[in-house]
Amino acid sequence: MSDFASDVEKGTSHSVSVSEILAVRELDVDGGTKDGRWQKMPQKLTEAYPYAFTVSYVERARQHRWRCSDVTFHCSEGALCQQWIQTIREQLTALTNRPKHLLVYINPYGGKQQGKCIYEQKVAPLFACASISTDVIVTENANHARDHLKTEAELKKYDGVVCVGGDGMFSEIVHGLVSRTQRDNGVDQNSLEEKLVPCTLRIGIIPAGSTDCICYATVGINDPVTSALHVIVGDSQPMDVCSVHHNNTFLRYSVSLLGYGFYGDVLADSERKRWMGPARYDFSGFKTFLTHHHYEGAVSFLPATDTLGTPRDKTRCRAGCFICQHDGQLYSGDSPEESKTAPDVSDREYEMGWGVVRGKFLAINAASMSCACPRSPKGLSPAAHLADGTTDLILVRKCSRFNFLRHLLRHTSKDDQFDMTFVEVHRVRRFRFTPRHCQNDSELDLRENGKQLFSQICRDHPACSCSPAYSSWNCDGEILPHAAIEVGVHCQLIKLFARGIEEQPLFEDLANPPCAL
Ligand SMILES: Nc1ncnc2c1ncn2[C@@H]1O[C@H](COP(=O)(O)OP(=O)(O)OP(=O)(O)O)[C@@H](O)[C@H]1O
Repeated sequence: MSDFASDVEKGTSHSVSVSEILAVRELDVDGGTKDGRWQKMPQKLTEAYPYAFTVSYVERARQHRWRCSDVTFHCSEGALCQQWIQTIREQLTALTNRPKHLLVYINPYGGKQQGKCIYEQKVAPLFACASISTDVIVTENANHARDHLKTEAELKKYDGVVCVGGDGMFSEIVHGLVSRTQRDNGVDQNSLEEKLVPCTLRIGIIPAGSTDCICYATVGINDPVTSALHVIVGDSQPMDVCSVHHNNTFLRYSVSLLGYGFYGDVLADSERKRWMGPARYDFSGFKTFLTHHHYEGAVSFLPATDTLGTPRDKTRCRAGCFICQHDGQLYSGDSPEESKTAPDVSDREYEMGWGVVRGKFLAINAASMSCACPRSPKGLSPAAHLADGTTDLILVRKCSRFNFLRHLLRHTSKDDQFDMTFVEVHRVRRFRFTPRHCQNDSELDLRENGKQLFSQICRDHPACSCSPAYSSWNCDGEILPHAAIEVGVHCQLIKLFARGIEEQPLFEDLANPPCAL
């Protein structure tokens, strides 16, 4: 390197893996790059080293944030400079996991309605710098992206699909892509017995929504630049998807939370109060807590007896998670019938390997990932995995308001929220719920007759101790039209342009490390 000088201090060094280099650009002697960007260079330096090139690379900042940094190398010989540029370009071309052509959907109305602006100002320039070409569709209505993916999109042209929006937009992309993949492969989504075909295209999420839970769970932060850089370097994070069925009919896919009782009631109530804006979640949460309704029914579940982890583990699912890698490779082909050994839980009924719990519940939650977010840093199930083919089924039985409050508060403290007599948690591959008053398919009819009015009055009165017969299922923020459902987990059905949450280095202060090749 004696013929080179980098524009960083002498005597310090920093190495960058080729996999985290975004691009290399040649610099004109007068300081302009061939792509039109300008850089100021000291005159003395340009005289001694008239040739130069700039390398753009990923730099880690605080709290899982990634930034694009540039370092310029100056050279005394033109041929040598060209050789470096050529070699780096060859190395980048050899990285076959990087996307070259992407299909981008922008929801202009998600979150603070900044989707278009975020994409144009923060993401598009990075994609251009990394020579990624894009076809961009700004959605015109809800389900535009889902329906386009399901039918019209020429998927063969692309290396991935990117959505600019929130969790609802991501859900649209998942539904469109998974449904299209099953249709193209002749798989019937209605049958829980069918093994779904994994999607080949990876999905990128540029966060521009209100909550961005999926970004928090897969990247560790909701930052558009960080997410764009994960797309550019071609990261790949497999993710499980649950399919939700009612009476052998497919209803929806879920990747994060399925919640009946408390979380279903909060969502149903908050939907009626959209006019309140984001404050409606706090309002409805408080109101639902006060109403303290419980729901009777039976939960049957197929325990995941062949996985390494449990919901009470202290370890967390992080980048390169051993458990996700292990399960993905060894067990993804298992049919539920292959894991029929009952776990060591003595007070459960077991029928054909299925556990059955009957009773009155304040909440029935299935967390397919930790569901951690700034409001609940540990999440509903802190040790849940992104891609181990299971979901954590959390049953909160009827208890006093005080005890339920203790349980809810533990989501924000270090204490174990499952260590309470009225809470049980099971890692499962499949489960079903049958409400007590609905052994057949009549719960919707019940909702539509006079009882609906009665139950609505009860719902709206915190003082009423009479619980309505039914709650609603909150499926990743959408209300399901049925209470009786059956759910199966499909191991690693989709892949994201992400790598899971990286462990933070001990010395987090990585601000502006000097860089040299
Ligand atoms: N052009 C559009 N007009 C109206 N609604 C749209 C449009 N495009 C997408 N949607 C719908 O808007 C809903 C919400 O969008 P999105 O998830 O992007 O933002 P959000 O709800 O604010 O964020 P989060 O889901 O993270 O809370 C989605 O369910 C999606 O189906």
